[in-house]
Amino acid sequence: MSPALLVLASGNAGKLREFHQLLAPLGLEVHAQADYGVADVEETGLTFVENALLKAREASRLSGLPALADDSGLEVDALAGAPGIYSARYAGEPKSDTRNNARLLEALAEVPEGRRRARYWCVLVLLRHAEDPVPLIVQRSWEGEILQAPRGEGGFGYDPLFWLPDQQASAAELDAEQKNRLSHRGRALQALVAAMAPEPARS
Ligand SMILES: O=c1nc[nH]c2c1ncn2[C@H]1C[C@H](O)[C@@H](COP(=O)(O)OP(=O)(O)OP(=O)(O)O)O1
Ligand SMILES: [Mg+2]
Repeated sequence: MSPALLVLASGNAGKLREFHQLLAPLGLEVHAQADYGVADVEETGLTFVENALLKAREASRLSGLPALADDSGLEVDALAGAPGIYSARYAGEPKSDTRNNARLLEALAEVPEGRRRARYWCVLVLLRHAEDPVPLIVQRSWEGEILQAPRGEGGFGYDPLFWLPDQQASAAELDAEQKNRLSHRGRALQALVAAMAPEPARS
């Protein structure tokens, strides 16, 4: 199954930018949910999977198109996995990357280097239609460490605080192509697209 036109069930400008960069070369036409008047749904699930399903189902229902949703977040070991599924709302509503980053630094103020391990998770859900009983689901993570102060201007969300030891850079210091190649979202999308390819006929 390889739909030509997809709705992206997200209101996050950073995610939408990355999805466009990743999907444009594949000949998939993608439109943001805002183009169909879809507002953010309440993310009432207790898992990334549940929240991604809620988002995809609502966008598909209102647009009448197949929908791709991304629920993602940051899991910090020293914080017992927080902020996790609450990453976007970590510092309360309305959502603010600046306040979320400040709260994260505060929560880790007493945690020394070497104990600041963290990972991003990205769960992607593709629904062929709003009542699709067989959602395509892929999840990937990206390991890093939380810096003591922000670095870099690229990316979005927690990227200025997300240090990649292998790259000797924060996620916000990577260029878009590098981030998309390495990130939880970029690799999850690659896997999703591979899973969307039609199955070869069996003899
Ligand atoms: O590559 C990333 N670089 C930096 N930060 C990231 C990334 N990936 C997820 N994150 C953070 C942003 C937000 O704090 C949370 C996602 O929350 P999440 O509910 O999935 O997204 P959202 O509310 O911003 O937009 P929407 O639900 O409409 O897709 O994790
Ligand atoms: Mg959200």
